[in-house]
Amino acid sequence: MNDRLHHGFLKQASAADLLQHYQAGATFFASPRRSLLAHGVKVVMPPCEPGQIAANAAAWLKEAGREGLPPAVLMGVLPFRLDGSSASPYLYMPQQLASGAGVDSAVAALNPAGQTTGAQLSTPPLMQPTPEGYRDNVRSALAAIRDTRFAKTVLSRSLTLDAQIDIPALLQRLAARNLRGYTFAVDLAEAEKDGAHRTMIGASPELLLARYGRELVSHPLAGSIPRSADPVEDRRRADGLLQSVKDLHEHALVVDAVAAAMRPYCKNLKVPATPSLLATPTMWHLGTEVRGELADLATTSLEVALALHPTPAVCGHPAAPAAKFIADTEGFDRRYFAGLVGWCDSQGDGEWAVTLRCAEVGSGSATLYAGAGIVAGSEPQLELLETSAKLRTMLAAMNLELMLEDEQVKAAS
Ligand SMILES: C=C(O[C@H]1C=CC=C(C(=O)O)[C@@H]1O)C(=O)O
Repeated sequence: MNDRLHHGFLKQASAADLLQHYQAGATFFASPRRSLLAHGVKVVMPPCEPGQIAANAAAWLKEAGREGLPPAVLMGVLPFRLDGSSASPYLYMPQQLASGAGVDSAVAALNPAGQTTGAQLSTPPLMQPTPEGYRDNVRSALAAIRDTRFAKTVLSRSLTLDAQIDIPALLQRLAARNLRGYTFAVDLAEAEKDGAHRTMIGASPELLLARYGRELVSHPLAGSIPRSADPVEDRRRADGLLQSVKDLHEHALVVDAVAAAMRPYCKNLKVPATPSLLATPTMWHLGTEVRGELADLATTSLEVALALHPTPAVCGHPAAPAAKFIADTEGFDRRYFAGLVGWCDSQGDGEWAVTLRCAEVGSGSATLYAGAGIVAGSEPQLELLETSAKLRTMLAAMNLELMLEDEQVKAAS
Protein backbone atom coordinates (compact mmCIF):
# COMPACT_ATOMS: atom_id res chain seq x y z
CA MET A 1 0.00 0.00 0.00
CA ASN A 2 1.49 3.39 -0.77
CA ASP A 3 2.46 5.80 2.02
CA ARG A 4 -0.27 8.28 1.24
CA LEU A 5 -2.84 5.66 2.10
CA HIS A 6 -1.47 3.53 4.85
CA HIS A 7 -1.05 5.87 7.82
CA GLY A 8 -4.25 5.25 9.69
CA PHE A 9 -7.24 7.36 8.90
CA LEU A 10 -6.35 9.66 6.05
CA LYS A 11 -9.61 11.35 5.26
CA GLN A 12 -8.47 12.68 1.91
CA ALA A 13 -8.49 9.19 0.42
CA SER A 14 -11.64 8.53 -1.53
CA ALA A 15 -13.47 5.22 -1.76
CA ALA A 16 -12.40 5.11 -5.43
CA ASP A 17 -8.71 5.53 -4.37
CA LEU A 18 -9.01 2.64 -1.95
CA LEU A 19 -10.75 0.44 -4.50
CA GLN A 20 -7.95 1.10 -6.96
CA HIS A 21 -5.37 0.08 -4.35
CA TYR A 22 -7.22 -3.09 -3.41
CA GLN A 23 -5.40 -6.30 -4.31
CA ALA A 24 -6.56 -9.86 -3.79
CA GLY A 25 -5.57 -10.91 -0.25
CA ALA A 26 -6.63 -7.59 1.32
CA THR A 27 -9.90 -6.72 3.07
CA PHE A 28 -12.16 -3.94 1.83
CA PHE A 29 -15.38 -2.58 3.29
CA ALA A 30 -17.25 0.49 2.12
CA SER A 31 -20.47 2.15 3.14
CA PRO A 32 -22.03 5.43 2.06
CA ARG A 33 -20.23 6.96 5.08
CA ARG A 34 -16.75 5.46 5.07
CA SER A 35 -14.39 3.09 3.26
CA LEU A 36 -11.64 0.89 4.71
CA LEU A 37 -8.81 -1.00 3.08
CA ALA A 38 -6.76 -3.37 5.24
CA HIS A 39 -3.57 -5.17 4.33
CA GLY A 40 -1.89 -7.92 6.33
CA VAL A 41 -3.10 -9.71 9.42
CA LYS A 42 -1.60 -8.54 12.72
CA VAL A 43 -3.54 -10.89 14.98
CA VAL A 44 -6.61 -13.11 14.68
CA MET A 45 -9.07 -13.26 17.55
CA PRO A 46 -8.91 -16.76 19.10
CA PRO A 47 -12.00 -18.97 18.77
CA CYS A 48 -14.51 -18.77 21.61
CA GLU A 49 -18.12 -19.61 22.44
CA PRO A 50 -20.60 -17.58 20.34
CA GLY A 51 -21.90 -15.87 23.48
CA GLN A 52 -18.38 -14.64 24.30
CA ILE A 53 -17.50 -13.11 20.91
CA ALA A 54 -18.66 -9.56 21.65
CA ALA A 55 -17.12 -9.40 25.13
CA ASN A 56 -13.80 -10.87 23.97
CA ALA A 57 -13.65 -8.51 21.01
CA ALA A 58 -14.38 -5.51 23.26
CA ALA A 59 -11.64 -6.52 25.73
CA TRP A 60 -9.22 -7.09 22.87
CA LEU A 61 -9.95 -3.72 21.28
CA LYS A 62 -9.63 -1.95 24.62
CA GLU A 63 -6.22 -3.51 25.13
CA ALA A 64 -5.09 -2.55 21.63
CA GLY A 65 -6.47 0.98 22.10
CA ARG A 66 -4.39 1.28 25.28
CA GLU A 67 -1.21 0.44 23.36
CA GLY A 68 -2.05 3.57 21.37
CA LEU A 69 -0.76 2.03 18.17
CA PRO A 70 -3.02 2.58 15.20
CA PRO A 71 -4.96 0.84 13.90
CA ALA A 72 -7.07 -0.41 16.82
CA VAL A 73 -9.71 -1.66 14.44
CA LEU A 74 -11.07 -5.13 14.07
CA MET A 75 -12.49 -6.35 10.79
CA GLY A 76 -14.07 -9.57 9.71
CA VAL A 77 -16.96 -11.74 8.75
CA LEU A 78 -19.16 -13.99 10.88
CA PRO A 79 -21.21 -16.91 9.57
CA PHE A 80 -25.00 -17.26 9.55
CA ARG A 81 -24.66 -19.97 12.21
CA LEU A 82 -22.13 -18.91 14.80
CA ASP A 83 -21.58 -22.56 15.63
CA GLY A 84 -22.43 -25.71 13.72
CA SER A 85 -21.21 -24.23 10.42
CA SER A 86 -18.13 -25.26 8.46
CA ALA A 87 -17.25 -21.53 8.52
CA SER A 88 -15.89 -20.00 11.74
CA PRO A 89 -16.30 -16.46 13.03
CA TYR A 90 -13.33 -14.52 11.68
CA LEU A 91 -12.28 -11.28 13.39
CA TYR A 92 -8.80 -9.85 13.10
CA MET A 93 -6.70 -6.74 13.45
CA PRO A 94 -4.94 -5.70 10.27
CA GLN A 95 -1.29 -4.69 9.97
CA GLN A 96 -2.05 -1.67 7.84
CA LEU A 97 -5.29 0.16 7.49
CA ALA A 98 -6.35 3.03 5.25
CA SER A 99 -9.61 4.80 5.78
CA GLY A 100 -11.35 6.89 3.17
CA ALA A 101 -14.55 8.77 2.60
CA GLY A 102 -17.85 7.05 1.89
CA VAL A 103 -18.76 5.75 -1.53
CA ASP A 104 -19.51 8.62 -3.92
CA SER A 105 -20.17 9.13 -7.61
CA ALA A 106 -16.45 8.79 -8.48
CA VAL A 107 -16.86 5.10 -7.74
CA ALA A 108 -19.51 4.86 -10.47
CA ALA A 109 -16.88 5.90 -13.00
CA LEU A 110 -14.60 2.97 -12.18
CA ASN A 111 -14.45 0.70 -15.15
CA PRO A 112 -11.87 -1.98 -14.55
CA ALA A 113 -10.10 -3.17 -17.64
CA GLY A 114 -10.37 -6.72 -18.77
CA GLN A 115 -12.75 -9.52 -18.11
CA THR A 116 -14.18 -9.84 -14.65
CA THR A 117 -14.28 -13.55 -15.10
CA GLY A 118 -13.15 -15.95 -17.73
CA ALA A 119 -16.75 -15.47 -18.86
CA GLN A 120 -16.81 -18.88 -20.51
CA LEU A 121 -17.63 -21.45 -17.92
CA SER A 122 -15.74 -24.67 -18.34
CA THR A 123 -18.53 -26.75 -16.80
CA PRO A 124 -22.24 -26.10 -16.18
CA PRO A 125 -22.99 -24.39 -12.86
CA LEU A 126 -24.17 -26.45 -9.92
CA MET A 127 -27.42 -25.30 -8.32
CA GLN A 128 -28.35 -26.32 -4.81
CA PRO A 129 -31.21 -27.06 -4.58
CA THR A 130 -32.51 -27.43 -8.15
CA PRO A 131 -35.25 -24.95 -9.15
CA GLU A 132 -37.85 -27.69 -8.54
CA GLY A 133 -36.19 -28.58 -5.24
CA TYR A 134 -36.38 -24.94 -4.21
CA ARG A 135 -40.10 -24.72 -5.03
CA ASP A 136 -40.61 -27.93 -2.99
CA ASN A 137 -38.78 -26.35 -0.05
CA VAL A 138 -41.07 -23.31 -0.25
CA ARG A 139 -44.11 -25.64 -0.26
CA SER A 140 -42.75 -27.41 2.87
CA ALA A 141 -42.23 -24.03 4.54
CA LEU A 142 -45.82 -23.03 3.73
CA ALA A 143 -47.05 -26.29 5.28
CA ALA A 144 -44.99 -25.60 8.42
CA ILE A 145 -46.43 -22.06 8.58
CA ARG A 146 -49.96 -23.50 8.29
CA ASP A 147 -49.06 -25.85 11.17
CA THR A 148 -47.99 -22.72 13.14
CA ARG A 149 -44.43 -23.99 13.62
CA PHE A 150 -43.26 -20.46 12.70
CA ALA A 151 -44.63 -17.36 10.97
CA LYS A 152 -41.70 -16.80 8.62
CA THR A 153 -38.58 -18.54 7.38
CA VAL A 154 -35.98 -17.65 4.75
CA LEU A 155 -34.99 -20.18 2.11
CA SER A 156 -31.96 -19.78 -0.07
CA ARG A 157 -30.12 -21.31 -3.01
CA SER A 158 -26.48 -21.55 -3.96
CA LEU A 159 -24.90 -21.56 -7.39
CA THR A 160 -21.36 -22.84 -7.87
CA LEU A 161 -19.48 -21.84 -11.01
CA ASP A 162 -16.14 -23.03 -12.29
CA ALA A 163 -14.53 -19.76 -13.35
CA GLN A 164 -11.35 -17.81 -12.79
CA ILE A 165 -12.44 -14.60 -11.07
CA ASP A 166 -10.43 -11.39 -11.18
CA ILE A 167 -11.35 -10.31 -7.63
CA PRO A 168 -10.14 -6.66 -7.75
CA ALA A 169 -12.07 -6.08 -11.00
CA LEU A 170 -15.16 -7.79 -9.58
CA LEU A 171 -15.00 -5.63 -6.43
CA GLN A 172 -14.76 -2.41 -8.47
CA ARG A 173 -17.71 -3.40 -10.61
CA LEU A 174 -19.81 -4.34 -7.58
CA ALA A 175 -19.05 -0.99 -5.92
CA ALA A 176 -19.65 0.98 -9.13
CA ARG A 177 -23.10 -0.58 -9.62
CA ASN A 178 -24.24 -0.47 -5.99
CA LEU A 179 -23.32 3.01 -4.78
CA ARG A 180 -25.78 2.96 -1.88
CA GLY A 181 -24.81 -0.49 -0.72
CA TYR A 182 -22.13 -2.03 1.46
CA THR A 183 -19.39 -3.43 -0.74
CA PHE A 184 -16.94 -5.85 0.80
CA ALA A 185 -14.17 -8.34 0.15
CA VAL A 186 -12.70 -10.33 3.02
CA ASP A 187 -9.76 -12.62 2.42
CA LEU A 188 -10.36 -15.86 4.32
CA ALA A 189 -6.83 -17.33 4.21
CA GLU A 190 -6.27 -16.78 7.95
CA ALA A 191 -9.83 -17.80 8.84
CA GLU A 192 -9.52 -21.27 7.45
CA LYS A 193 -6.31 -23.16 7.68
CA ASP A 194 -7.13 -25.64 4.90
CA GLY A 195 -4.62 -24.07 2.53
CA ALA A 196 -7.28 -22.97 0.05
CA HIS A 197 -7.42 -19.28 -0.74
CA ARG A 198 -10.96 -17.89 -0.64
CA THR A 199 -12.55 -14.44 -0.53
CA MET A 200 -16.01 -13.49 0.66
CA ILE A 201 -17.11 -10.72 -1.70
CA GLY A 202 -20.36 -8.90 -2.33
CA ALA A 203 -22.48 -5.75 -2.39
CA SER A 204 -25.09 -5.96 0.34
CA PRO A 205 -28.04 -3.57 0.40
CA GLU A 206 -28.73 -4.25 4.09
CA LEU A 207 -27.22 -2.51 7.11
CA LEU A 208 -27.47 -4.75 10.16
CA LEU A 209 -26.10 -2.18 12.60
CA ALA A 210 -23.91 0.90 12.59
CA ARG A 211 -22.74 2.80 15.66
CA TYR A 212 -21.17 6.25 15.46
CA GLY A 213 -20.79 7.61 18.99
CA ARG A 214 -24.26 7.43 20.52
CA GLU A 215 -25.97 7.06 17.15
CA LEU A 216 -27.23 3.52 16.43
CA VAL A 217 -28.77 2.69 13.06
CA SER A 218 -30.21 -0.48 11.59
CA HIS A 219 -31.87 -0.64 8.18
CA PRO A 220 -33.63 -3.99 7.86
CA LEU A 221 -35.04 -5.03 4.50
CA ALA A 222 -37.72 -7.61 3.80
CA GLY A 223 -40.41 -7.84 1.16
CA SER A 224 -38.96 -7.63 -2.35
CA ILE A 225 -39.73 -7.70 -6.03
CA PRO A 226 -37.36 -7.84 -9.03
CA ARG A 227 -36.87 -4.61 -11.03
CA SER A 228 -38.13 -4.35 -14.61
CA ALA A 229 -36.25 -2.77 -17.53
CA ASP A 230 -39.53 -1.09 -18.57
CA PRO A 231 -39.89 2.09 -16.42
CA VAL A 232 -43.70 1.91 -16.31
CA GLU A 233 -43.70 -1.72 -15.24
CA ASP A 234 -40.86 -0.99 -12.79
CA ARG A 235 -42.94 1.74 -11.08
CA ARG A 236 -46.01 -0.51 -11.05
CA ARG A 237 -44.01 -3.20 -9.24
CA ALA A 238 -42.64 -0.72 -6.69
CA ASP A 239 -46.13 0.66 -5.97
CA GLY A 240 -47.52 -2.87 -5.73
CA LEU A 241 -44.82 -3.81 -3.21
CA LEU A 242 -45.75 -0.87 -0.97
CA GLN A 243 -49.37 -2.10 -0.93
CA SER A 244 -48.74 -5.85 -0.69
CA VAL A 245 -50.30 -7.26 2.47
CA LYS A 246 -48.05 -10.32 2.30
CA ASP A 247 -44.86 -8.24 1.94
CA LEU A 248 -45.88 -5.73 4.61
CA HIS A 249 -46.44 -8.64 7.01
CA GLU A 250 -43.06 -10.18 6.06
CA HIS A 251 -41.46 -6.79 6.67
CA ALA A 252 -43.18 -6.06 9.98
CA LEU A 253 -41.90 -9.32 11.48
CA VAL A 254 -38.34 -8.15 10.80
CA VAL A 255 -38.77 -4.58 12.05
CA ASP A 256 -40.44 -5.73 15.27
CA ALA A 257 -37.59 -8.16 16.01
CA VAL A 258 -34.91 -5.56 15.21
CA ALA A 259 -36.59 -2.92 17.39
CA ALA A 260 -37.00 -5.41 20.26
CA ALA A 261 -33.30 -6.36 20.09
CA MET A 262 -32.11 -2.73 19.91
CA ARG A 263 -34.39 -1.33 22.61
CA PRO A 264 -32.42 -2.58 25.66
CA TYR A 265 -29.33 -0.70 24.38
CA CYS A 266 -31.07 2.60 23.68
CA LYS A 267 -32.23 5.71 25.52
CA ASN A 268 -34.56 6.50 22.62
CA LEU A 269 -35.57 4.41 19.69
CA LYS A 270 -37.32 5.71 16.57
CA VAL A 271 -39.18 3.14 14.51
CA PRO A 272 -41.06 4.55 11.50
CA ALA A 273 -44.61 3.24 11.35
CA THR A 274 -44.43 2.30 7.66
CA PRO A 275 -41.60 1.07 5.44
CA SER A 276 -40.06 2.91 2.49
CA LEU A 277 -38.85 1.63 -0.85
CA LEU A 278 -35.19 0.87 -1.35
CA ALA A 279 -33.94 0.21 -4.87
CA THR A 280 -30.89 -1.71 -6.01
CA PRO A 281 -30.14 -2.19 -9.72
CA THR A 282 -31.85 -5.60 -9.57
CA MET A 283 -34.45 -5.35 -6.77
CA TRP A 284 -37.06 -3.26 -5.02
CA HIS A 285 -37.13 -3.83 -1.26
CA LEU A 286 -39.23 -2.61 1.63
CA GLY A 287 -36.89 -1.03 4.18
CA THR A 288 -37.26 0.68 7.56
CA GLU A 289 -34.47 2.76 9.09
CA VAL A 290 -34.53 2.17 12.86
CA ARG A 291 -32.53 4.75 14.84
CA GLY A 292 -31.59 4.72 18.49
CA GLU A 293 -29.56 6.72 20.97
CA LEU A 294 -27.06 4.42 22.65
CA ALA A 295 -27.44 4.42 26.43
CA ASP A 296 -23.94 3.25 27.35
CA LEU A 297 -20.86 4.16 25.31
CA ALA A 298 -19.15 0.96 26.51
CA THR A 299 -21.48 -1.03 24.22
CA THR A 300 -19.70 -1.77 20.93
CA SER A 301 -21.22 -1.93 17.46
CA LEU A 302 -20.33 -5.63 17.37
CA GLU A 303 -22.24 -6.33 20.59
CA VAL A 304 -25.45 -4.80 19.26
CA ALA A 305 -24.97 -6.38 15.82
CA LEU A 306 -24.64 -9.81 17.43
CA ALA A 307 -27.72 -9.17 19.58
CA LEU A 308 -29.66 -8.62 16.34
CA HIS A 309 -28.19 -11.53 14.38
CA PRO A 310 -29.79 -13.46 12.76
CA THR A 311 -32.75 -11.16 12.11
CA PRO A 312 -35.93 -12.54 10.54
CA ALA A 313 -34.65 -11.02 7.24
CA VAL A 314 -32.27 -13.98 6.92
CA CYS A 315 -33.64 -16.56 9.37
CA GLY A 316 -37.32 -16.12 10.21
CA HIS A 317 -39.63 -15.73 13.14
CA PRO A 318 -39.55 -17.10 15.77
CA ALA A 319 -35.82 -17.57 15.18
CA ALA A 320 -35.26 -21.03 16.72
CA PRO A 321 -37.85 -23.07 14.78
CA ALA A 322 -37.14 -21.08 11.60
CA ALA A 323 -33.39 -21.80 11.93
CA LYS A 324 -34.09 -25.50 12.54
CA PHE A 325 -36.27 -25.62 9.44
CA ILE A 326 -33.49 -24.01 7.38
CA ALA A 327 -30.90 -26.49 8.70
CA ASP A 328 -33.21 -29.43 7.95
CA THR A 329 -34.46 -28.25 4.57
CA GLU A 330 -32.07 -26.01 2.65
CA GLY A 331 -29.61 -28.78 1.79
CA PHE A 332 -26.32 -26.83 1.95
CA ASP A 333 -24.23 -24.94 4.48
CA ARG A 334 -24.75 -21.17 4.16
CA ARG A 335 -21.29 -20.55 5.65
CA TYR A 336 -20.75 -16.75 5.64
CA PHE A 337 -23.82 -16.02 3.50
CA ALA A 338 -26.51 -14.28 5.61
CA GLY A 339 -23.94 -13.62 8.32
CA LEU A 340 -22.39 -10.24 9.11
CA VAL A 341 -19.40 -8.39 7.71
CA GLY A 342 -17.79 -5.16 8.80
CA TRP A 343 -15.57 -3.46 11.34
CA CYS A 344 -15.44 -2.15 14.92
CA ASP A 345 -12.89 0.26 16.39
CA SER A 346 -11.57 0.72 19.92
CA GLN A 347 -14.21 3.41 20.58
CA GLY A 348 -16.88 0.80 19.81
CA ASP A 349 -17.92 2.55 16.59
CA GLY A 350 -18.43 0.34 13.59
CA GLU A 351 -20.56 -0.81 10.69
CA TRP A 352 -21.91 -4.32 10.14
CA ALA A 353 -23.76 -5.28 6.98
CA VAL A 354 -25.72 -8.48 6.40
CA THR A 355 -23.61 -10.70 4.11
CA LEU A 356 -25.98 -10.71 1.11
CA ARG A 357 -25.64 -10.48 -2.71
CA CYS A 358 -22.34 -12.20 -2.29
CA ALA A 359 -20.11 -15.07 -3.31
CA GLU A 360 -17.33 -17.08 -1.80
CA VAL A 361 -14.65 -17.03 -4.47
CA GLY A 362 -11.87 -19.60 -4.51
CA SER A 363 -9.21 -20.37 -7.03
CA GLY A 364 -11.08 -21.47 -10.15
CA SER A 365 -14.56 -21.46 -8.63
CA ALA A 366 -17.16 -19.30 -6.93
CA THR A 367 -20.30 -20.05 -4.93
CA LEU A 368 -23.06 -17.44 -5.10
CA TYR A 369 -26.00 -17.29 -2.72
CA ALA A 370 -29.48 -15.76 -2.53
CA GLY A 371 -32.56 -16.28 -0.40
CA ALA A 372 -36.11 -15.09 0.03
CA GLY A 373 -38.43 -14.72 2.99
CA ILE A 374 -41.36 -17.14 3.09
CA VAL A 375 -44.60 -16.23 4.85
CA ALA A 376 -48.25 -17.22 4.42
CA GLY A 377 -49.19 -16.13 0.89
CA SER A 378 -45.74 -16.72 -0.64
CA GLU A 379 -45.79 -18.38 -4.07
CA PRO A 380 -43.07 -20.95 -4.83
CA GLN A 381 -42.39 -19.76 -8.40
CA LEU A 382 -42.25 -16.07 -7.41
CA GLU A 383 -39.85 -16.83 -4.57
CA LEU A 384 -37.64 -18.76 -7.01
CA LEU A 385 -37.63 -15.80 -9.43
CA GLU A 386 -36.84 -13.45 -6.54
CA THR A 387 -33.73 -15.48 -5.70
CA SER A 388 -32.71 -15.48 -9.39
CA ALA A 389 -33.02 -11.68 -9.48
CA LYS A 390 -30.93 -11.42 -6.32
CA LEU A 391 -28.25 -13.70 -7.82
CA ARG A 392 -28.00 -11.23 -10.72
CA THR A 393 -26.19 -8.67 -8.53
CA MET A 394 -23.14 -10.94 -8.59
CA LEU A 395 -23.73 -12.47 -12.02
CA ALA A 396 -23.97 -9.05 -13.69
CA ALA A 397 -20.72 -7.94 -12.07
CA MET A 398 -19.16 -11.16 -13.39
CA ASN A 399 -20.53 -10.60 -16.93
CA LEU A 400 -22.63 -13.71 -16.53
CA GLU A 401 -26.06 -12.16 -16.11
CA LEU A 402 -27.68 -14.03 -18.96
CA MET A 403 -26.98 -17.31 -17.28
CA LEU A 404 -30.29 -17.41 -15.39
CA GLU A 405 -32.45 -16.13 -18.25
CA ASP A 406 -33.90 -19.56 -18.55
CA GLU A 407 -33.86 -22.23 -15.95
CA GLN A 408 -32.06 -24.52 -18.38
CA VAL A 409 -28.87 -24.27 -16.36
CA LYS A 410 -27.96 -27.81 -15.62
CA ALA A 411 -28.89 -28.36 -12.03
CA ALA A 412 -27.43 -30.73 -9.51
CA SER A 413 -29.73 -33.59 -8.69
C1 LIG B 1 -31.93 -13.39 1.95
C2 LIG B 1 -31.81 -12.37 1.11
O1 LIG B 1 -32.53 -11.22 1.23
C3 LIG B 1 -33.15 -10.81 2.44
C4 LIG B 1 -32.93 -9.36 2.50
C5 LIG B 1 -33.77 -8.50 1.84
C6 LIG B 1 -35.01 -8.95 1.39
C7 LIG B 1 -35.42 -10.22 1.59
C8 LIG B 1 -36.74 -10.69 1.10
O2 LIG B 1 -37.54 -9.86 0.64
O3 LIG B 1 -36.99 -11.89 1.13
C9 LIG B 1 -34.62 -11.18 2.36
O4 LIG B 1 -35.19 -11.22 3.64
C10 LIG B 1 -30.87 -12.36 -0.01
O5 LIG B 1 -30.68 -11.32 -0.62
O6 LIG B 1 -30.26 -13.42 -0.28
